[in-house]
Amino acid sequence: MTATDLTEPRTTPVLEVDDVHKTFGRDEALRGASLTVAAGEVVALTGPSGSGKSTLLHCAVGLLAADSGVVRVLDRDLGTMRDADRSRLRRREVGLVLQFGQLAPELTAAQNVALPLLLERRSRRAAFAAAEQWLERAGVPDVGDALPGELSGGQQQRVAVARALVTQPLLVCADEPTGALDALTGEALLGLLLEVGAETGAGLLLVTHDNRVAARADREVVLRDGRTSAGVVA
Ligand SMILES: Nc1ncnc2c1ncn2[C@@H]1O[C@H](COP(=O)(O)OP(=O)(O)OP(=O)(O)O)[C@@H](O)[C@H]1O
Repeated sequence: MTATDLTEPRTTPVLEVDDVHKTFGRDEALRGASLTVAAGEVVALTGPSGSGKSTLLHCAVGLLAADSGVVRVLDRDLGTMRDADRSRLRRREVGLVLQFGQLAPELTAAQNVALPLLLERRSRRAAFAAAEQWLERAGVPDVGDALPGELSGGQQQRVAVARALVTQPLLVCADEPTGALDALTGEALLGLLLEVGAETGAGLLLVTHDNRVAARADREVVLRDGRTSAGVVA
């Protein structure tokens, strides 16, 4: 499938990034980056190392503030929101998976997965029941009582995916989610993200170096030197 117009999603956008610029000191990481992710759509964000992919993803979820340009998540402009509202929107509606190091080390796997629901004031019972279900779905049903440091990298990443999906977010953003995993584990986790996206209608933004991952997306957006253009997904 050939993408011809970055600004034309199939249905309602869950994420809109419009002409975003971001500079670190003298380093212009983003120099006019734009993309949209529609509900139910899978978009691969690719590009050479240092082209700004992680920076764009962090701006897209409000972990970094853009210097200029607009980021809208579910039609809400992150740039005009108060910090607390932005955090709440992220907690409720955005699932974030990073390459590593994102689980709280002092909490068990089950506590990590339950945490987003507990912060939303769901009962402990409901939160831990949901955590158990998502750990099972992520292929690690028996690790609930373990601390992250007691788990393998692949198990930790499965727990992180369970935590990202437990709120059933409408936007899931993943930065090289399978990059540190062996091929089979990576494939299983990618399959889970795609399956849950299709089931819940979430939009999925996948930062990846891996052509096989990009080939599973509906659309590819390529970053070069901080600028986006449409790519081709076979
Ligand atoms: N927190 C930061 N402070 C200073 N410079 C940064 C920071 N984050 C990113 N950069 C710079 O911004 C540019 C883009 O980096 P970014 O990590 O977004 O690229 P990337 O495409 O994700 O790279 P990779 O594929 O290697 O992970 C790089 O020149 C990087 O050094």
